[in-house]
Amino acid sequence: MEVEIKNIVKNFKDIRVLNNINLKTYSGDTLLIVGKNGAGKTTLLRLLLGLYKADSGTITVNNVNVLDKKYNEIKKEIGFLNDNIGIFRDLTAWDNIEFFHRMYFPNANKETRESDISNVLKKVDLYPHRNSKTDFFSRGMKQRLVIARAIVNKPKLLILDEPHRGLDVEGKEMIKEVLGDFHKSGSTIIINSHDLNDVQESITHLAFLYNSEIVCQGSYKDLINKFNESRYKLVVDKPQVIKDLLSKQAFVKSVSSMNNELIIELNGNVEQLSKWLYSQSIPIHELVKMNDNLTTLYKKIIS
Ligand SMILES: Nc1ncnc2c1ncn2[C@@H]1O[C@H](COP(=O)(O)OP(=O)(O)OP(=O)(O)O)[C@@H](O)[C@H]1O
Repeated sequence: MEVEIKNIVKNFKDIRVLNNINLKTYSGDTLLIVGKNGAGKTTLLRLLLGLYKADSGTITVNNVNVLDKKYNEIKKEIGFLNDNIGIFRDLTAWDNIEFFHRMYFPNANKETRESDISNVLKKVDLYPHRNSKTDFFSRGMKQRLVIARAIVNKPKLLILDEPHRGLDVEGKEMIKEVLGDFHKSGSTIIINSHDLNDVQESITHLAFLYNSEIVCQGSYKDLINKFNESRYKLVVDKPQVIKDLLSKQAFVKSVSSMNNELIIELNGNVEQLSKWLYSQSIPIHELVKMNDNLTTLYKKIIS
């Protein structure tokens, strides 16, 4: 599905939470919205779901305005996770998911319905607890249930607000699988998550929210390439001595030491570094380029 956010402004009373937001995502994109606490990520997702009304600007999904009546039709193909909204506490896990399956697929036959519900509960690893009332579910189990609810309609647009919240290691792996499955099937995915390490393998695009605005957006690959400075790890004997010498070289921007390794940021290119090491007869045990990950990219952009 294609999502287009145009010039969105959202105020809560006198406070501007979102200012002139523009974003576009296409089928097959997995977009991570990232930013500090209070940056406006959840607000943006709620606007997308039509739960809030923007002060100005428009949001369309497949060219349908989210405030339009027609959006209710589109919503059938959207899966969303927004806090623990949508759990019936006095129903079992199975009955919770069945409720939503019946809502989305009223004409499904018994066999299809049961197989869909089983599959989704197995996916989130709640099948063994299918007959338990959700009232006594732990936080992580409730989170697994809302994930099951979000995917039970096999959505073409999946909107996940902090999907990793409360999940254990296996739960985070499960999220990775879910994101992989929906990405493969060509769905559009929009996520808000602070768990950058857990999500970085799954995303294709990024939007950084800061001070109510999107300060940077684009494909993950392009942004990594754009912001990746020339950083190298160097392992040598007497690292402290070499560090002092290196810090005086014009082709070196900065040198820091970590255990016995030197982390060097270059102004120039790596050939200058190797030539210098050779000219000083310094034996190199290791010299490798360090790649940015999502966390280092986040720090560069947001900090
Ligand atoms: N219904 C509301 N009424 C008034 N202010 C609100 C409302 N919802 C959100 N806000 C305010 O809008 C700002 C953005 O909140 P939002 O929940 O969108 O941030 P967030 O980026 O999702 O934060 P976090 O990472 O902490 O979850 C905050 O200052 C918050 O207090």
